[in-house]
Amino acid sequence: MTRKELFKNTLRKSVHAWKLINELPLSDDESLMLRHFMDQPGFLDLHWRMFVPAIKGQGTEEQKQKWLPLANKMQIIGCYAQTELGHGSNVQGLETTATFDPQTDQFILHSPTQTSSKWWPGGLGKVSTHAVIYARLITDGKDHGVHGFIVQLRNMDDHSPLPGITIGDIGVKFGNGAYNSMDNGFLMFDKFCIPRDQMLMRLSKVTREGKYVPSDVPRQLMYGTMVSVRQTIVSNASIAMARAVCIATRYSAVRRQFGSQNGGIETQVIDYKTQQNRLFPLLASAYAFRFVGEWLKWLYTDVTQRLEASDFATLPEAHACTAGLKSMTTSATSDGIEECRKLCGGHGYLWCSGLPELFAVYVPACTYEGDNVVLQLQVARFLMKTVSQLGSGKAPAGTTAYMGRAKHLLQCRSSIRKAEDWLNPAMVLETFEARALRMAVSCANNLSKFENQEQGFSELLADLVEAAIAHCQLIVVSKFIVKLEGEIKGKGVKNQLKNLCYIYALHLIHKHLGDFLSTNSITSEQASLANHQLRSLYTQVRPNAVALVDAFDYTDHYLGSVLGRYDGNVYPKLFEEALKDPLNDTVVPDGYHEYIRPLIKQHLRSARL
Ligand SMILES: CCCCCCCC/C=C\CCCCC/C=C/C(=O)SCCNC(=O)CCNC(=O)[C@H](O)C(C)(C)COP(=O)(O)OP(=O)(O)OC[C@H]1O[C@@H](n2cnc3c(N)ncnc32)[C@H](O)[C@@H]1OP(=O)(O)O
Ligand SMILES: Cc1cc2nc3c(=O)[nH]c(=O)nc-3n(C[C@H](O)[C@H](O)[C@H](O)COP(=O)(O)OP(=O)(O)OC[C@H]3O[C@@H](n4cnc5c(N)ncnc54)[C@H](O)[C@@H]3O)c2cc1C
Repeated sequence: MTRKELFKNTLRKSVHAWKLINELPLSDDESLMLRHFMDQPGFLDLHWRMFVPAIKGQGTEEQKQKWLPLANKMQIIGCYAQTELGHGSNVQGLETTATFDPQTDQFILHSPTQTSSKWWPGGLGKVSTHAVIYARLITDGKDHGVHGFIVQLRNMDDHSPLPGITIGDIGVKFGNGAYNSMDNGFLMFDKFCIPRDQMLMRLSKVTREGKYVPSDVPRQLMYGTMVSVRQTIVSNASIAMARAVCIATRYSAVRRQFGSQNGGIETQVIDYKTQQNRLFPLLASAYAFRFVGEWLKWLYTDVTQRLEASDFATLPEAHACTAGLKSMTTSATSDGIEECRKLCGGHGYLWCSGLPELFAVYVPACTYEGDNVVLQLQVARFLMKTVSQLGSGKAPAGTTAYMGRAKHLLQCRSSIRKAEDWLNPAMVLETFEARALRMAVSCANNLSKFENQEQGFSELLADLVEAAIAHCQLIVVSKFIVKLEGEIKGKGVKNQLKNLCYIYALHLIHKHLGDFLSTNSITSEQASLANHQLRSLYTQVRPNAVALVDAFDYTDHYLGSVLGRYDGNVYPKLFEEALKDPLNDTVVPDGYHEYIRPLIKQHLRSARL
C-alpha cells in the first residue's frame, strides 16, 4: 500500500474494531486482544491509552464529567501532545506557553519558536479533534512550569484546523509499512485561546483572578499517564519477543544444514549449540517478560490505589520500576527480534518471514514513552538515593529490600561448588543481588568523590546505566523465581518453566560476565560451571522448544510468517509467496527495453570491435 492507502486502511480497521467493541460488546480485556489482532499502530492507541487516562488522572471531577462521556463514545478523538521538535526527554524544557489572560478568563496557547512546535504525537497529524497539550503555564508574568490542557484542534463539522492552529503529519518513518499507519503529527499555536476550565486542574489550579494554586500532592503525578503506558509496554515486550521467537524456533526445527552422514538427512539447525545459545535465552526472555509484566501490573494497580488514598510513599519505586523495566525489556526485545532474523539465515531477511516488519514496528518502543537510556538514569537516581539512605534507619522496601542486607551482600562469597548448584534459586538470587548492590555501591562511592554531585552524576552516566540495568535484571529474575514458587498446573509445565528461568538467569551471567567477575559476585570457576549448566539446560529444553512456542497460541494469520508456519511447510510456501511478487507478473521486466537491452547490445557491439 502507499502511505495514503495504509493510513486510510488503518482508519477503516480502527473504526471497524470500535464498532465490534460496541456491538458484541467486548470487555476491556477483550478489546485489548482485538487491538493486538488488529496489529497496527493507529489513533485508537493514543486516544485510549493516553488521552483518556490523562483526563482521568489529571482532570477535576467536573472536567471528567464533561470530557469523558464524549471521549468514551468517541464523539471526540484525542491524542497526547507533549513532545516538541526541540525537546522530548526533557519535559521541563518544553517551550509552548499557556498564558492566562484575566481579561477574557482564557489561556493563550502559543508556539514562540520553531523548536516549540509539537512534533511526534500519534493521531495528531490527521485524525484527532482534541489533544491533551503540555505547555508552560504563565500567570501574571510568572512561569509555573509544564501543565496539561485539553485543547480542541479541529472543527467538528468539516475537520479543518481551527484558526490559530497549524497542523500536519511529520512524514514517513522507519520501515515500509510499520509505524507509517500512524499519523504522528506537528502542531503550532498562534495565540490560540481556550477557556480557563480547560487546564487540567486536579493537581494545581488557576483561579478566576489568575492566582496560581500549586498542587498539594507530588507534581510528578502529572507524569502518571506515562507511568501507566510504560507498565503496559512491558507486557507488550513479551508478546513481541514471543512472536519473533515462535518464528525462529519453528523455522530452526524445519531448517537443515550440514551434518549429513553417508548421504543421510542433514542436521536440524536447532540442534546446533550455537543456535540454542542464541535462541533459547530469547525464548526464556519471552516467558520472563510475561511474568514480570504481570507483577508490574499488580504494582501499578497497588500504587494507583495508594495514590487515591493520598499515600505517595511507593510512587518513586513505581516510577523506577516502570521506567527501568520498560527500558530493559524493550531494548532486549528489539535486539531479540533482530537476533531471530539472523537465526533464520537469509530467509529471515525476506519480508514474508514476518521479522522485518515486526522489527520496524517494534523498535521505536526503545524511544517512545521515554528514551531507554534516559529512563535507566531515572532508576540510577533512585538507586543512588536508596544507597545514600542505607544505615539511616530507613529500611529499603519493595524491589530494593535486598539492599537492606548490604552488610552481608557486600562481603559474601558465592557458595556454588558444582554446576547443579546453579539450579538453586536462593544461590542464583544472591548472585544477582550481590552484583546489583555492589555495582550501585561502587557508583555511589565514586559519586562521593565529586564535590558537585550533579557533575559527578554526569561523569559517571555510563556506569550508572549499567548499575540500573543490573538492578532491573535482578527484578526480572526474582519475579520469575517467585512465579515458580506459586501454583503452576502440571508438573511437566513447571519443570519446563524452571529450565527457562535458569536459562534466563545463567545467560545473563554469561552475557554480563565482566560485571559478575569485577564485583567478585562469582569466580571464573563458578562462571564456567554456569556455562556448563546452561548447556545442560539447552539439552533439556530442546525436545520441548517447539511446544513451548506453540504454547503462545499465535495463529498463522497473526504471525504473518512463512518461516514460522505451524505446519512447517516452509519451502513450497516460500515459492508461493515469491510468485505473488508483482515483479513476477511478467517474465521480462518493465525496463528491459529501456535499460537492459541497450546495455547488452552495446556490450555485444564493443565485443565485436
Ligand atoms: C504491532 C503494533 C503492536 C503495538 C502494541 C500496542 C501496545 C503498545 C503499548 C502502548 C502504545 C503506546 C504508544 C506510544 C506512543 C508514545 C507516546 C509518547 O512517547 S508520549 C511522550 C513520552 N515522553 C517521555 O517519556 C519523556 C521522558 N522524560 C520524562 O519522563 C521526564 O522528564 C524524566 C526524564 C523522567 C525526568 O526529568 P527531570 O529530571 O527533568 O524531572 P523533573 O520533572 O524535574 O522531576 C524530577 C523528579 O521527579 C521524579 N519523576 C520523574 N518522572 C516521574 C514519574 N513519571 N513518576 C514519578 N516520579 C517521577 C524523578 O525521579 C525526580 O525525583 P527526585 O529525584 O526529585 O526524587
Ligand atoms: C513512534 C513514536 C511515537 C511517539 N508518540 C508520541 C506521542 O504520542 N506523544 C508525544 O508527546 N511524544 C511521542 N513521541 C516522542 C517520544 O516520546 C520522544 O521521542 C522520546 O521521549 C525521546 O525524546 P527525544 O526524541 O527528545 O530524544 P532525545 O532526548 O533527543 O534523545 C537523543 C539521544 O540523547 C540521549 N540523551 C538525552 N538526554 C540525555 C541525558 N540526560 N543523559 C544521557 N543521554 C541523554 C538519548 O539517550 C538519545 O541517545 C513518539 C516518538 C516515536 C518515535
